[in-house]
Amino acid sequence: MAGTGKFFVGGNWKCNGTRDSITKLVADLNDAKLETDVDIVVAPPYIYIDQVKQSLTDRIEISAQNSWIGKGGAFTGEISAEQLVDIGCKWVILGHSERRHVIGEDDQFIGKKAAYALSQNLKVIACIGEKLEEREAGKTFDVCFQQMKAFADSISNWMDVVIAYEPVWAIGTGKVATPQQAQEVHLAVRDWLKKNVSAEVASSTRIIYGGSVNGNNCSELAKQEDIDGFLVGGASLKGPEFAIIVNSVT
Ligand SMILES: O=C(COP(=O)(O)O)NO
Repeated sequence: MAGTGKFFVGGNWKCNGTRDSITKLVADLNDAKLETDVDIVVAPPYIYIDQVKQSLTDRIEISAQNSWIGKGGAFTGEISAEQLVDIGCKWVILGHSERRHVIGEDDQFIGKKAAYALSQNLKVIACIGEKLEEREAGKTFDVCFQQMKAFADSISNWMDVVIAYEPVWAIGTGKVATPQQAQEVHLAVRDWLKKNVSAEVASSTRIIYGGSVNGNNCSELAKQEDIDGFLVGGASLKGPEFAIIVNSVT
């Protein structure tokens, strides 16, 4: 299992923040009382990673929100895994639905990104999740398992991987999955890991939920057997609320 905690909570800041707002957010995070058995990660925009690294408590590790598919070089606009390691990133989010459905990254491209990131000693938050129309068509498991296969085809070291189930229809919408909806998919993904990778990987890999998590709904979600934490978007931009979410999982 990556890290030491039984639980994992990430804050995905997405394309948000300024130097001043991030200074305030970091100060709030440094002041927060954070439970011990939770691995905590925040993912600033690339250009603020160094500022956050220089000022944030060591209690919280830093993630990138994406990384290039291979070694750096003539790839205008890209950031390589080795560059992220060089500036102190420990994690990278890959396969986020905004990269899949806005930018157009496909399963195989994302799987190769995961393999390269892990080869450079970055740990990976591997995102999966279905669109509303896929859920309504009864294809939730098909979609998630296809995305899992693309990761599994590229990952040999599951110790450094956290799976994030983020139903696209819950991201940024305020329409959080019910605890039962989330638990159903988390259990199915854990069973998939048991069948397709190993029982040990299935039991040790943390499967976290993302999609409109906030300080009010986190506790009910966290009670579910196979929800091992959260990947938080909007609510992670508010330090005190992010701390409530972190502390809800223990
Ligand atoms: O995309 C998300 C979730 O975003 P929200 O919490 O804003 O729904 N996490 O990576």
